[in-house]
Amino acid sequence: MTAEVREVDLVVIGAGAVGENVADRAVQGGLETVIVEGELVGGECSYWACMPSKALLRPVQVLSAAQALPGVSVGGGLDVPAVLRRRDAITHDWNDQSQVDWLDSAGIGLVRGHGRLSGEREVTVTAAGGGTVVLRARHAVALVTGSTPVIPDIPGLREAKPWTSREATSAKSVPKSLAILGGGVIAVEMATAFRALGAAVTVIAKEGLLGTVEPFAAERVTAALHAQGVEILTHATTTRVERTDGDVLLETDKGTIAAAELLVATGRRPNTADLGLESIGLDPAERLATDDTLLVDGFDWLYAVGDVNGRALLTHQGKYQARAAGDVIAARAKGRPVDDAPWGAHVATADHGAVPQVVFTDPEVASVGPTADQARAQGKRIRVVDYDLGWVAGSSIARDDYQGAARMIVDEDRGVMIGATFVGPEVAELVQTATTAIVGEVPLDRLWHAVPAYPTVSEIWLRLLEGYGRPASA
Ligand SMILES: Cc1cc2nc3c(=O)[nH]c(=O)nc-3n(C[C@H](O)[C@H](O)[C@H](O)COP(=O)(O)OP(=O)(O)OC[C@H]3O[C@@H](n4cnc5c(N)ncnc54)[C@H](O)[C@@H]3O)c2cc1C
Ligand SMILES: NC(=O)c1ccc[n+]([C@@H]2O[C@H](COP(=O)([O-])OP(=O)(O)OC[C@H]3O[C@@H](n4cnc5c(N)ncnc54)[C@H](O)[C@@H]3O)[C@@H](O)[C@H]2O)c1
Repeated sequence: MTAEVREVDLVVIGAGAVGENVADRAVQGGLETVIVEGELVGGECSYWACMPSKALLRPVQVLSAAQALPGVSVGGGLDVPAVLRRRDAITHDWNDQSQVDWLDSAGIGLVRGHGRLSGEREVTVTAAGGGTVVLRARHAVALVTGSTPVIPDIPGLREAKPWTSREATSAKSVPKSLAILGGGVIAVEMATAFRALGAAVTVIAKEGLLGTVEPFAAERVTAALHAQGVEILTHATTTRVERTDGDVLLETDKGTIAAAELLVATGRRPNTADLGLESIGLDPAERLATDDTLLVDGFDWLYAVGDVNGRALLTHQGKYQARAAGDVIAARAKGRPVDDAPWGAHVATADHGAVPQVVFTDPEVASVGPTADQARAQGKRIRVVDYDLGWVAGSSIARDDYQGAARMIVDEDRGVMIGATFVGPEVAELVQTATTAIVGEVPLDRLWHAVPAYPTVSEIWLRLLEGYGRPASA
């Protein structure tokens, strides 16, 4: 049987949030675009990552805030079945029809199946039923295939059929006990959620927890998890795993842990396997390095956007790259000017120093830019300003037991902020102000004129500036 052959301007492989945005911008730029998806349109974030995990965590934070306010009656705490039902509603019961409808309304063609490069500007899609479609791109192919969990090479681990983030975020019930291998963002978020939902949780981490954020923030999250009843083994080596009739057993150098389920959250790697990269001379084991327009090094038609390029494994940052990539693909195809100078419309400059991230634990960690140690390692002459978030008037109104901390990092040579970290209850919304100031390179002298409303937690900005010093008295 001969395969159907279609020619379009742009082929996007992967219809996660990032692929959808690449396709949308390209269509708006005038390109005929087809997107290829092997599973659900909407990708990891919608069904097994950001959205369901935050749906599990939000009730935990609301309950914690209510419990901290005398006069607010919280009754019986969390209603677990109702929390799981709301999570199911947020994932549309793992049905992608609404996203398929959106693709249709945006003028993006959809081909369902597994896409593989089969030559220059050519993608062959194999449908679940076995039929194939060959898609030839007049201009470009964008690889937007996301990432996949890393399962460490520990004897017995794979055979024990552990949960990955997919099973954790889509769990239909809460296990009596949950062991979590890993100490990163997924480990601490899922420990927070499952502990509050009633599981006995043990975290087994190779190093400390949250190694990529400021140590003072990681320490507060670790202490809070302890206080919430989570067992934490840090600097632990797991040597063997076994699933018995009832439990999963983990042998570690700190003792044996038994739990009803085991979640592996030890990092993710780009989805480059089985993508046909060999057909164009690329090694699937190597990182897909790109320039700031997301063009893969050595090609003028191949782009890699989102998790697959390893620049920043975050939905918002991938979508930011997607807007640049979709627009630049269209500009290059149509012969329009390309704006690829730093901070231009067609580049993802912010990936290098202004990536915001929120860890939705209780307390939350919200950060952007380098940590103090990272900034020093980059050779920057910095000044660090710290302040106790609990001393701000807005935080004493927010809750009685408010505890938190904030740090601003100033580049002394330029007189601008380059990094900020907040740890405390519901600090997520504070980070956008910092991101705006960093990207806008707003001089600290001018920031004094951005007056935070009283009594909000945002008054932390005034306190950080006071800690740095008034321009006149400098
Ligand atoms: C538990 C968890 C929680 C997270 N929480 C957050 C959060 O709160 N905030 C945040 O910003 N980020 C969060 N992330 C990260 C976020 O989910 C990713 O950064 C984001 O999903 C990346 O989007 P993407 O489109 O690049 O990849 P994906 O969402 O993985 O989409 C890739 C798509 O490509 C498809 N695909 C892959 N290969 C092929 C192929 N060969 N042919 C056809 N289709 C293919 C896949 O089926 C998938 O639909 C979280 C991640 C996890 C695991
Ligand atoms: N709120 C958010 O923004 C959010 C939430 C979840 C996930 N994510 C994204 O998903 C990505 C993946 O998350 P993740 O938590 O899997 O990875 P991660 O890279 O954040 O953390 C991996 C952790 O696993 C530990 N580890 C590695 N091997 C181990 C082993 N054998 N035993 C015990 N611990 C081991 C590491 O020391 C590290 O602490 C993150 O990079 C993040 O960007 C973001």
